[in-house]
Amino acid sequence: MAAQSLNLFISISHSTKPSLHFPSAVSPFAFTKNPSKTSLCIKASAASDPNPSVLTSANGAGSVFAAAPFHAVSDSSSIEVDAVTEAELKENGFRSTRRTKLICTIGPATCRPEQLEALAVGGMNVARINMCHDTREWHREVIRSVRRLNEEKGYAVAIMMDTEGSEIHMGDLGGASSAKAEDGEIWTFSVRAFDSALPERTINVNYGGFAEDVEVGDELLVDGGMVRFDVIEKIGPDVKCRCTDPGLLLPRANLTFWRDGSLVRERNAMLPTISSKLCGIKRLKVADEQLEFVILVTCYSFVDFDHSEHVCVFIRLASLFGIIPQDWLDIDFGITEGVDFIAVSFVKSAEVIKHLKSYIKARARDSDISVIAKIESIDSLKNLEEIVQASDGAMVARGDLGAQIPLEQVPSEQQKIVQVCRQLNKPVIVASQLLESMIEYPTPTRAEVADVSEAVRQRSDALMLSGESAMGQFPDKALTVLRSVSLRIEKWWREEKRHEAMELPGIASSFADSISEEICNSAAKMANNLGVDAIFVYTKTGHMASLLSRCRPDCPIFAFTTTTSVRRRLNLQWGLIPFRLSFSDDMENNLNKTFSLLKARGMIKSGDLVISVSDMLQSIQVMNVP
Ligand SMILES: Nc1ncnc2c1ncn2[C@@H]1O[C@H](COP(=O)(O)OP(=O)(O)OP(=O)(O)O)[C@@H](O)[C@H]1O
Ligand SMILES: CC(=O)C(=O)O
Ligand SMILES: [K+]
Ligand SMILES: [Mg+2]
Repeated sequence: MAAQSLNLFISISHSTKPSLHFPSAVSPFAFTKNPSKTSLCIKASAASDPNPSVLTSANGAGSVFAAAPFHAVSDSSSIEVDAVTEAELKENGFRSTRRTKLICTIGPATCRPEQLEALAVGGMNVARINMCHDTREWHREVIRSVRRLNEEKGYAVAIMMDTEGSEIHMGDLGGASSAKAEDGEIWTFSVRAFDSALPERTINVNYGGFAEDVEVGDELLVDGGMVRFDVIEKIGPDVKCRCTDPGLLLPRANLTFWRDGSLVRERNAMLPTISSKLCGIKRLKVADEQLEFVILVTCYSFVDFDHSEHVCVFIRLASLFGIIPQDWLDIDFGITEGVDFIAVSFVKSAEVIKHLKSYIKARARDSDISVIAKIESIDSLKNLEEIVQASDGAMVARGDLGAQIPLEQVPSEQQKIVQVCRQLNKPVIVASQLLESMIEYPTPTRAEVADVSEAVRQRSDALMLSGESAMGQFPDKALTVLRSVSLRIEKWWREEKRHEAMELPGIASSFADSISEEICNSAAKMANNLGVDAIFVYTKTGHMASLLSRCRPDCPIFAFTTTTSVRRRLNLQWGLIPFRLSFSDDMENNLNKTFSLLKARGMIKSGDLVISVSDMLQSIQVMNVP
């Protein structure tokens, strides 16, 4: 069949809501049935079609544009704190509360409600779901179970959705839990879709361009070098490889390939990172029909990515043609399900983060989803400061990072990322292989305990379990190790009076912000010098709480905020104990109310020394609880 061209008229105006128009005679879906190479031309034009059909009402991609949930502000006179913290405060007093936050990746070993509850009781502050694995239905069920537990049992576990990103990984091994590759064996890595069982020694690869991008002589690393192969032959979609470092292949393990001693990075340009499909001319494969479309997205030049509605229209358009990358669909899913954090994999530049934030704003105006940049590629290290600046937090994703830079460089990069985040006042997570041996064994190695201690000593905001909690045999024990090591190191630091001397540069962008920053810096210093029991901060947006957390004071910070979503978000930050409370601009009133509510629940007592600061009043108060 001859190449078919279709004109699509898009009108995007800065003054009005953007709308899309198709010439009425052409169905936007017609071309997808055409089993030949088809070129599709999308043209931007003023809406000159005499009879345009408006696309905005067309059905894009299922759930993609469902409304985001509304976070209600309760105005009851009660105070909400998570049940685990409350028990801990009552039992040990505030000095001993854990400052380092804990994240657990949820997988088959931990997805049932009672398993999730065991993690919540064990100190999980954030549950992470990784969109690389399982179905959206599975993830939806996990999110809902966590929310139900929060509502019914009083936990405050936040949810982080981690996107797939531009990772190349193996398929699911046809259902096998693992496969052993022996020295010298020949294995086939194939992009073919196999209907029936996988042939012997065959591995499926998720990335269509794989067979084109690798070259004979390349080295193929599974999971950053746990198993290694040499590429010896390419036959169409199949790549034959000889095993040079034997080991266990796990389902959906990550793949990287190296040429002349360096990582081959072209793949990143082709893979669906959240930005790549939005730029210029892109080629893509329609998976099962092996069709290749060349899409000329000339309307790109009309899209202003700082204008969130433009991004929204563009994504909708892309989804109509089935060119929307998986990540965007997952992101939409996350927005619809009301996750608290979206962690973006393989971030290359600050632009990616800016586009995503712009998109979230367009989709859910009142949403306060935080965007976490995962630092796991060479580009993300190069552009570290601007990426962190654009994000609401960062993750040291050591798994993939260690597959992209020499392993011995990972610790110093970790140190640097933690420091940059602290200086720019963004929460930072240290992730991957913290307790890797606990996937199989009930106790950690001494080296693992030292690694966890080092991350706590660096005062990172949060530590994350991956396989240990997702598919390990001892998820609860692994969490207990993180908890007890964190508590021990934090206590040791306080006892040794090791106030660290990190220089914290001014970060305020306005005079009002400078005042908040100075108040928080001074309050934290006073708290240390006076040996107060806690700092109280009343903050609607959470900003003052994070400024205090940044100072890493000796005492815990009780952060009172009016919405449950801000409260859950603060869960990720070092030393913060978030409470939900409705409060007024009258600080005297707020303090009295808080004291009586907390005293009634046995969380503070008369005589405790506290410092209080707030968004509303530019002052620092020091007082004993009456
Ligand atoms: N939802 C899930 N379903 C099945 N297995 C899972 C799931 N989540 C995680 N796992 C298993 O746990 C292991 C570790 O999980 P994790 O999500 O942390 O992988 P990762 O490779 O560290 O992350 P990333 O893919 O973001 O680099 C995975 O390799 C996978 O085997
Ligand atoms: C967590 C993650 O994505 C990594 O370590 O690669
Ligand atoms: K991921
Ligand atoms: Mg990763």
